[in-house]
Parts: sequence; C-alpha cells; structure tokens
Amino acid sequence: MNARPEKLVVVGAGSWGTTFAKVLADSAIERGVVEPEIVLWARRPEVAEDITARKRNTDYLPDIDLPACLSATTDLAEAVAGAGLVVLAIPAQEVRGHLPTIRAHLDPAAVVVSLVKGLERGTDARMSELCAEELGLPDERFAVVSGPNLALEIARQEPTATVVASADPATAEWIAVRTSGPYFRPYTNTDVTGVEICGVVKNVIALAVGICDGLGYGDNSKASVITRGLAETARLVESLGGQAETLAGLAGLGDLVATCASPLSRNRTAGRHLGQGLSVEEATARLKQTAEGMKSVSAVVDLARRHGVEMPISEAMNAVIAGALDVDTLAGLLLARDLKPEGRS
Ligand SMILES: NC(=O)c1ccc[n+]([C@@H]2O[C@H](COP(=O)([O-])OP(=O)(O)OC[C@H]3O[C@@H](n4cnc5c(N)ncnc54)[C@H](O)[C@@H]3O)[C@@H](O)[C@H]2O)c1
Ligand SMILES: O=P(O)(O)OC[C@H](O)CO
Repeated sequence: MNARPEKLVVVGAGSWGTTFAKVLADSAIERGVVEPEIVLWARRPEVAEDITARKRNTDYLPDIDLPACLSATTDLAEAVAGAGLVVLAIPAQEVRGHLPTIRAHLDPAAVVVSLVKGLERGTDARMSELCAEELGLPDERFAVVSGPNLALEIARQEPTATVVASADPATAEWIAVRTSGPYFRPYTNTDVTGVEICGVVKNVIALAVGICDGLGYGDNSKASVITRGLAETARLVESLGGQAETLAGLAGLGDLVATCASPLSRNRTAGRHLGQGLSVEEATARLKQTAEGMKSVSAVVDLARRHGVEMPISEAMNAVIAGALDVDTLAGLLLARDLKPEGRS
C-alpha cells in the first residue's frame, strides 16, 4: 500500500468543520509534528481569507483563536490533492455534489471521514454508502466521527470524548491518533452503521425535545421523549445491522443527551421555535445554520418504513416538518398509541 500523506483536509468551514480542523491542529502540535499541514476548504472566499490571514472564523466561531498552522482555500481540488485525510463537514444534502471533485483528486491511500449527521433525501443514503458509491472507496478507507460534540464547547477546549468508527480498526486508530489531544479523546469501534444512524436520529429526537420546550413542558416530558427516542433509534440501528451496544455509547446515548439538553443545539433550538408557533420556514430562517434533523427526517422515516421499523416520534416529526401535523396535537397523538410493554420492540 502507498504511504498515507500527513496533509489533513477538512471540507466545510462551518462551526464543526472549523472546530474539527482546530482539533487536528492542536493534536499535531501536542504530538510534536513539525510544520503540520492542515487545510480547510471554505465555500466563501471571505471565510477562507478570515481563516488564513487572521486565524479567525468570525461568521461561525466568533472569539475563537485558530491555530497558526491552519490555512483555508476555496479550491476543493487543491485542498484534496496530496491529503491523507479528507474530512467531510458540509450538510448531508450537499455532499454528493462535491464527491466527483474529491474523487478526481483523492490520494489512493487517503482516508475519508464523515462528520455529517444526516441522510440524503431521495436515496436515504448514509454518508458511508454515498462515499462507497461515488468515490469507489473501500470500507477500510472510510470512517465516521460522532459523539456528544457541540462545536462551540470543543472550540473553547472543554474536555470532550467522541467515537471514531471504521470497518478497519487500524483506520480508526490512525484517525484517533490524529484527533487525540489536550481536550479531545476519541474512542474507536467498528460499528459504522450504528454510529451513523445514532447521529442522524438524535437530531430528529432533539427537534421533538425542542418542541416540548417551546410548548412549555418540563423535564418529565423531555426525558420520556429522549428515552423512547433511544428505543426507536435502537430498532433502526439493529434492523440495518448495527450493534446494540453502540446505543449505550458516546455516539448513542451520549450525543442524544448532549443535543437534547443543550441550548447550543441547532436542532433543539429549531424544535423550540416550532413549539413556540413559528412555521418551518421561519424556524429555518431564524437559525442561519444547519439543523440536519429538519432536512433528514423524511429520509429517516422512509428508511424505517422500508425496513418495517416503527418510529413514532420520527413519524410525528416528519408530519410536523411537512406541515401535516400541528405541534399542539403532537402529545395527544403519541400518548394515544396502543399500550405495550416497555422495551425496544
Ligand atoms: N456544529 C456542531 O456542533 C456539529 C457537531 C457534530 C456534527 N455536526 C454535523 O456536521 C455537519 C456540518 O455542520 P456544521 O455545524 O459545521 O454546519 P454549519 O451550518 O455551521 O456549516 C455548514 C458549512 O457547510 C457549508 N455549506 C452550506 N451549503 C453548502 C453547499 N451547497 N456546498 C458546500 N458547502 C456548503 C457552509 O458554507 C458552512 O461552511 C452537519 O451534518 C452537522 O450535523 C455538527
Ligand atoms: O447543533 P446540533 O443540533 O446540530 O448538534 C450538534 C452536534 O451534533 C452535537 O453532538
């Protein structure tokens, strides 16, 4: 096999992409790497200029100083060329459109990592499936990084753990070394499907918790939604061949709790706006950033239906986002379902 280059690239200079590039840079500095090459691809020239010239991303992470070794470009081909690690950090619906350029310039030994917590609408594809299909990437060169990872907290260097999942443990370990640092601790596993699905569905559940907030409901309601949300996530994970133990880990329960509890979560915030009576369009406009749950919920429900998996909270969220269900009738609908034993079934 070709040696894997040490240039590390993050595609997407939003809040998580920029923070993840900082994690890579701080890890390299901590490990004593001489002149680390860490590059961000930004869509907008002014964002690239801000990062390269001022070591700031004013639009997405105001007040955060970025490491001196970080640079940015708007040229995707130039960014990807010669990189050993290519990290995808753009919204799920935008990924497919960038893969041909990435494929044309991808080093034959490079690893691709997805930070994306969404499914592609229309195909219901996970990012691992998209990369396999559109990049011709073998499983051992793909990984997903997911966990309780609110970008701003990590950018502020607050201690955080995450999961690096790859079918090949050696690939996961290679990435773990390059992300491990003074405030970021990766754990590895091989359950790519489980980790991806947990990251996607928790955004849908966070919408529901946000709606509870917006309607003025307290912690009992929210804990009920979180717990039953985890149960329906588990059903989908297992039906797709993922592992039950992933649900209890950082990418499962960990991320669900962080997202549903945090005022920093865009998905929970979007739900809160809906609960307060804003329309989907108004809630989207208010956010200005990616709330993957709003975009991916139809694909989650479609995937679940195709696999015969019951996901009542996701179904209800899909109806709300489609404008077919009023938030005021949501609780009554969920509470009126047939009685059954507690558990995943
Ligand atoms: N922010 C977090 O705390 C966090 C944490 C973990 C995972 N994620 C996931 O990471 C992914 C990226 O989220 P983010 O928080 O960085 O989002 P963001 O909204 O902060 O930034 C999105 C980035 O994608 C770019 N973008 C938007 N449309 C694009 C297009 N058509 N082509 C190319 N680029 C485009 C934007 O310019 C921006 O740089 C999402 O899937 C999200 O769920 C986010
Ligand atoms: O801000 P959110 O709702 O997209 O959540 C961010 C992260 O996924 C939390 O791990």
